[in-house]
Amino acid sequence: MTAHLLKAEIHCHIEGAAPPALAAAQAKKYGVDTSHILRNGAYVWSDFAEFLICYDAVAALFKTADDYALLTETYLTELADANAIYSEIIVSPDHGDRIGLGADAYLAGISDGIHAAREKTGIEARIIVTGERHFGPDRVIAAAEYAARAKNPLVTGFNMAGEERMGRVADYARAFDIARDAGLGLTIHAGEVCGAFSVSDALDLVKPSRIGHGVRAIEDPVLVARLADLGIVLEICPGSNIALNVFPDFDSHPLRRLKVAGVRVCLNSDDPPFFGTSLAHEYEIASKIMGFSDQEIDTMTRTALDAAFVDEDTRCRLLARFDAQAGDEAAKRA
Ligand SMILES: Nc1ncnc2[nH]cnc12
Ligand SMILES: [Zn+2]
Repeated sequence: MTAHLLKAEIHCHIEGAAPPALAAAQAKKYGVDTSHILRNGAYVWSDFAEFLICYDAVAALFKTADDYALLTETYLTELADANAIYSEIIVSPDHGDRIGLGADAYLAGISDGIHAAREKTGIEARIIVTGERHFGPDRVIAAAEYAARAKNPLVTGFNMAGEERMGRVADYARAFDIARDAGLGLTIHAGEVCGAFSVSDALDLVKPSRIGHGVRAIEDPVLVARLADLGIVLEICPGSNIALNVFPDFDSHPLRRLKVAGVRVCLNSDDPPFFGTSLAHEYEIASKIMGFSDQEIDTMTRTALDAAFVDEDTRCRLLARFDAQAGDEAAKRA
């Protein structure tokens, strides 16, 4: 049982957090036919490419700042109910532009949702702007430029998500230079659909402090040692990896091997309802299926907080809250 553990995640895509019932309500509100993406209360896709198409179609059901505020508040409130104290939300200004809402209103809606959830539950959250790789290098650079000039204090990081098989990291490196120069924290999806080379490219060309997934680094022991030496944090999303068939089952998932090799890892939900999961469920998987002790899970949560893209005052507050409760739990176990 992990319900009692405090939790944190640093890798969840906002549109990927839309519960199917909310997506269905949005579709009804706007008169959109969703029979190709939504069936029997579940999203319909069968592989990574189809997942991305389904994701973009679900994103298009959220059309106003209020829609995004509702989505964000709904997701964060559910997280807080599961004892989460911190979340980083991955958002794509392109999705705001594509529905004609515009990136500013899109970000404003998400920020309103964060404030409302914090008011109600105390959960802390930050926004990571992402470029979508399958929209091409120019759009990813535009996303970085947008993040770099955003005056929104909740925007603290930059990421690249989307179709990892499109181009090489070098094609997108300039976007990360822009984000780095603006003082944003850097993370990048790599080593999820593509192999270890993708993680090496990310380390060489982006120099991030974290990597989204990175699990296929396990194919190269020298790279695993490099990740450990550099202290790079892997944002691990076990349920997503199994749903997307990156690994056939949890027994073959490399989370434990990476951790044993000294790589810093934490638990995340990625796109929870798309993958039949939630952050609470990821913690249960780590405990019940992967056999991690409460103490090992607490270490992963602490890693998420250590690696969070927040100012140091906020990090200290989060760590104090976490350590106080984790200490109480450890005392109970002793
Ligand atoms: N798991 C994932 N990989 C790459 N891009 C994504 N966008 C949303 N979820 C993603
Ligand atoms: Zn992701």
